[in-house]
Amino acid sequence: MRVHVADHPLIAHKLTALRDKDTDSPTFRRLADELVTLLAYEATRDVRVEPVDIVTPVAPTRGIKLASPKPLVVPILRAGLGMLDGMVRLLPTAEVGFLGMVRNEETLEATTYANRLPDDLSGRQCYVLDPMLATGGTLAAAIRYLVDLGADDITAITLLAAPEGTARLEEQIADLKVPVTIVTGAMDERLNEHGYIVPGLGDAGDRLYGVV
Ligand SMILES: O=P(O)(O)OC[C@H]1O[C@H](OP(=O)(O)OP(=O)(O)O)[C@H](O)[C@@H]1O
Ligand SMILES: O=c1cc[nH]c(=O)[nH]1
Ligand SMILES: [Mg+2]
Repeated sequence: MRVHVADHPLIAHKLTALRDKDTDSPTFRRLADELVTLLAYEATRDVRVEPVDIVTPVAPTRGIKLASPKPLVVPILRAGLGMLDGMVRLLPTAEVGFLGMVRNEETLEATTYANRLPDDLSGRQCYVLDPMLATGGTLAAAIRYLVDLGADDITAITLLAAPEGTARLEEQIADLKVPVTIVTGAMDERLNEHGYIVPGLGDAGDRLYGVV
């Protein structure tokens, strides 16, 4: 598993505003949207392309276009939905599948409550969106699920990650034969006793959509 921590002052600047407990929901949504576009630029560095011949007003030339099959973007509900628009702005031809997952706040175990994905992901490059990699349980289950459907290249984009969760995720998917990359806006200090990222930003889903 490859882990890429974005190192860019604009990302750090926007993350600082996102973390602030006084940042309201509309501003939080806008920042999450802007951040994912910046992170997606890095995350799509290895997106598959194929050559295409075109003619400019001056001369014929060979360029590139996104290869088929199109990449699949998979936001993990709820909080991953806050990253979807920013991602598809950069990859407008991508298809989108959905996974609904929730972490039990006592046991910290993730369960899946919704799934709207193609039946066969053979040969597909997948981009998973989830703002928080905390214990890593949610992403481990999501990645395993996509690989079981045939995905052969997975990149997860997170806004924040915790070192313990990243290590645990790596252990939990060590047997998978497909390349997995994590692109994150920051690697925070640690998890607290409730499984929250420290300093973190609190509950991403609640901050995007309100407390349920
Ligand atoms: O790495 P983990 O320890 O598994 O935790 C991370 C998960 O927790 C949050 O989701 P949550 O369960 O709060 O659902 P929500 O997005 O609906 O709020 C977050 O959006 C991740 O999906
Ligand atoms: O810090 C955390 C950990 C899990 N889920 C969140 O939304 N925030
Ligand atoms: Mg939540």
